[in-house]
Amino acid sequence: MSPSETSTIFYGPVVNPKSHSSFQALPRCLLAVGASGQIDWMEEGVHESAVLNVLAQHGSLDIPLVSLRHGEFILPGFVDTHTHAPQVPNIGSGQQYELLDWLKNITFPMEARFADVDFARRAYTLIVERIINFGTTTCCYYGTLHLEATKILAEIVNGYGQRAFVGKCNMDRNSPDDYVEPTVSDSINATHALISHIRALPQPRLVEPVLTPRFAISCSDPLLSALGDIARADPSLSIQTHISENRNEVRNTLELFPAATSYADVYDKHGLLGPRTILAHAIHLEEDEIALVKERSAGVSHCPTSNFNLRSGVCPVGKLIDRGIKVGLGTDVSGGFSPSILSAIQHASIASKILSMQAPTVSSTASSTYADRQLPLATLLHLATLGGAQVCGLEDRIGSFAPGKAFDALVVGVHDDAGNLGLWGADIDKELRVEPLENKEMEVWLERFFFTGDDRNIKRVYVQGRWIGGAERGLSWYR
Ligand SMILES: Nc1nc2[nH]cnc2c(=O)[nH]1
Ligand SMILES: [Zn+2]
Repeated sequence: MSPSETSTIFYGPVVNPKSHSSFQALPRCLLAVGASGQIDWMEEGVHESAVLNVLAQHGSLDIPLVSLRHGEFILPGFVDTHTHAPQVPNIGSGQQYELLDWLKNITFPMEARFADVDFARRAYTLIVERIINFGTTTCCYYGTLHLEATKILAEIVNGYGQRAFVGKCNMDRNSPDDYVEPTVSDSINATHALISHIRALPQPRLVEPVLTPRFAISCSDPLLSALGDIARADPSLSIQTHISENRNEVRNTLELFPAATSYADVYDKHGLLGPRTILAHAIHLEEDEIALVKERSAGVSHCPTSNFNLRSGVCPVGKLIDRGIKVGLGTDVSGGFSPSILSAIQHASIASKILSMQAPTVSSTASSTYADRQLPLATLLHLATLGGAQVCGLEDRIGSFAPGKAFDALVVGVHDDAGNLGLWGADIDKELRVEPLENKEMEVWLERFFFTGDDRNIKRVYVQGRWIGGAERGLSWYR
């Protein structure tokens, strides 16, 4: 199959998220993708002997058919609701620090290098390709504070065909002299320029701008107000920021904004807390803040790899889900040391196990559905896909499979020949395997993929029906 094909039918096992508590495992599914990249139709439970009949019924006998091998399945693409593209070159460095020292010693010096647009172009070309090959079909990217470098980031993302939000950091205080915006109007003018640039990128365009006040500490009161004005004037614009990640950060924030009743109130007072707001971390929120986030329909990006790595804390994500808050996963590179949502899934599971071990007694948590409990497989899947789509306001278009939704998907392979011998997948199961393939076997594969899989097992990555990456396609086609 060539990468440019736009109309294809897939036959094989499909995993389809439904809710925090359930997903469909469809072992014999026909899934048809139309020329525009939307799903035309799906038929479940189609035995091999009936495939041609079903294709004929749909008038689709002449459309290319991709039949998955045993040990392969289709999964919605991962949604990374929070990452920093310019921090990828720093992955693995500075793990001795907590947030504020890590920003000062590790992060700001690297981000400052993106003033050099040649460096930015070289770095972002490699970085975006890597992120796609890790299975991220939709990504919420922080750039740096630089307008030109962030334009380049958006152009590269658009060139690869990834779905994304790209934002330029707003930061006019409490930052190094060589990495700070000199005035509020500089920051706001550059923000407007980036929004216009992204909206004028060539079609097909799946990249959107996003307002990106870095965090309250790095933004003056007038800067937050001006960003709130932009958000009010254009309610379709998304907003991304950090909240309540580290206890010293929270203390510092409340000192800088004495009129605010809480960290969440800082953003709310400036018109930056709404249904399009993506709040990264949200570890130490007070009860009234959780209620406010819910009331405003803002979403949370749970970034467990980063939360462990920077010793920020363990986000009570089950409690947030119980309160009806939209939650997705974020890699938060390079606070998080991996650009793979698989790592975020693994650490989200471990975070929930830690909370469940610390919960005082079973009876005290009996009234909760997810708080203080280990997150089940269905919840982990939901967080990585449909939950992330909800956080981005894209749940009608992506995150699961249904006619009319976009085909943003991964073809996953759990055979040894993927090269990942740590994944005990289809081959070891051969002797144990019962025919025909059953839902239970798919659940086993999914769980093993989540906990031992890596980019070698992500064979193809599709966005809006276009095959844009994955191990089977090799590197560097865009470059
Ligand atoms: N994890 C993380 N937290 C932040 N808070 C403000 N900036 C950052 C950042 O780059 N990473
Ligand atoms: Zn972050």
